[in-house]
Amino acid sequence: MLADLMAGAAADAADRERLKPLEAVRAEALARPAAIDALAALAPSDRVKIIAEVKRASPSRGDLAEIRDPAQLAVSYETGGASTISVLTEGRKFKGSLADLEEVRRSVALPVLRKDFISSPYQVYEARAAGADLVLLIVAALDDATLASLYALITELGMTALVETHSEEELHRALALGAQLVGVNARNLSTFELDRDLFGTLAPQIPAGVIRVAESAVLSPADVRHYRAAGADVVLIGEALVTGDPVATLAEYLAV
Ligand SMILES: O=P(O)(O)OC[C@@H](O)[C@@H](O)c1c[nH]c2ccccc12
Repeated sequence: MLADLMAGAAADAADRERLKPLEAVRAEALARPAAIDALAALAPSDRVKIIAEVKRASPSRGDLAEIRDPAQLAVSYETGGASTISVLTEGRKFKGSLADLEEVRRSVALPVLRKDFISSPYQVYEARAAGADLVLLIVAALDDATLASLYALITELGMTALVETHSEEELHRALALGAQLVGVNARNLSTFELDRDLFGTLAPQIPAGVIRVAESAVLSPADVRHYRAAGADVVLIGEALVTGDPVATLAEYLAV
């Protein structure tokens, strides 16, 4: 399934590249005002921080919310106290788009993450051109050479990579890259199985100074408390925020 998602995202990017070649997107990326410092926004603190996600649907959970106005949702995330906004830009299974990210960028002052299945420099330039400050890299989907070159490009463009892992081996590959922001996804993107305890198993192996992000399956304050107790500096939340009242839910989760 992860391979299908990667292939689909790459095919869609190739279609866009036919309309707008790499050089044009690169020029747009370089013309953008500097990216916001996401490492500062997500730095460990005495309170848990939240990356709040704009997410309409997913292959594992189906349709979650219509979200006619992603910018308005992002503004409520900002009002509610989120530290960063994640925007799913994958179109086939998650029903997102780069236009969603552009609208969100225009409406909030927080860092914005491009959450997608990234495998090429073109997609990284697109992210920056749309105003992204962070880009997701999924270790399971990339070989070491590709991972290293995409990581270098993201950094060179002034952005931050959120490097996502789902096993000890992947965590070590992320750390070998020098990643400063490491995510542990409770959901296996190949089988869609959930393992809420994986974060607690891997967190002790993440060195001090690296920001630890627990991703997926936060549906209650108890889940936030669970990840926080296991060492999460940040939790990344989608479903619970798009299906509930975002401001009230954030307040509840930030108070744990
Ligand atoms: O909706 P949830 O269970 O709160 O999960 C959010 C986020 O972690 C999830 O959307 C996600 C984590 N890693 C990804 C990689 C690609 C697409 C989506 C994801």
